[in-house]
Amino acid sequence: MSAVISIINQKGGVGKSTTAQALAAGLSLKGKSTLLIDLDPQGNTTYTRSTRGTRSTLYDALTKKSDISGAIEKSDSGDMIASSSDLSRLDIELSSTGKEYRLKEVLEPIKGQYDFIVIDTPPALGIITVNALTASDFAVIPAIAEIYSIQGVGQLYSTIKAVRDYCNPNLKIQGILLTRHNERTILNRDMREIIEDTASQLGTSIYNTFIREGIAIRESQAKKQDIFSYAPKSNPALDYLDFVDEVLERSNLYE
Ligand SMILES: Nc1ncnc2c1ncn2[C@@H]1O[C@H](COP(=O)(O)OP(=O)(O)OP(=O)(O)O)[C@@H](O)[C@H]1O
Repeated sequence: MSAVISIINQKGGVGKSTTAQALAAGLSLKGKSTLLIDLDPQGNTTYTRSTRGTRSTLYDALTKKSDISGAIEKSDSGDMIASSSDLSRLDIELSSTGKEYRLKEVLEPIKGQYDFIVIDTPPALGIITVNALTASDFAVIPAIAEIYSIQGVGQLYSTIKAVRDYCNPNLKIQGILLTRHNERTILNRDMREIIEDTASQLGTSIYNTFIREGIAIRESQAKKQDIFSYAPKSNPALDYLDFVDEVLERSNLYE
């Protein structure tokens, strides 16, 4: 069985790309076969992980110009499908009926090859994110424990509801992941209540693991390495490993 997990939040800078990279790398480290897909036209995950040596692109596959297999980069630490800036044109290109299902259709023939497919999404709730959610079993929502960030999470509700109603009734919100956590900031009771209320409004809960802030994250991304290879003992690496275990438990695929 394989699971498709989208990392979503329409807010920028909350740790979507960092979480997608760490989740895919961590799952690989634990022996799972993984495919990381960068659906964000900004391409931050692609910068860090891709060698950009493919015959074709994800855009080509989504617009039916070529087969998805030509866009996969194979590696021992997990496979990758890179993003490209033309993904931002998808809204215009995909005008036909069924445009929400393109990614799901494209992934169907290769899904069985992987235990997990992890999708990094752009900071927007347009057709790209809807495609990601339509193709997914689970959504993971990274957020920062700040009031504006948490309000933004509440605003995801209508998009998720629409996807469930029209495209993918099986979509589950696996949890809210608190990222970039500053150990000196104590999460006061009011804030914790607000976050828990937001989570229950979405029918989910907060992961027990918080991801602490650490300079190693930015350094590892600049060096194009995953956090576990670059700084395995750093706080974010340790936290992301615990998060990976929680994802395995919540996906009911723990072995
Ligand atoms: N735990 C962490 N500790 C320190 N820096 C972090 C941590 N997590 C993320 N960052 C940094 O914060 C910035 C934003 O993170 P990231 O790119 O993952 O967010 P994003 O939600 O994907 O943003 P966007 O939506 O704009 O693509 C990056 O510079 C990243 O290196």
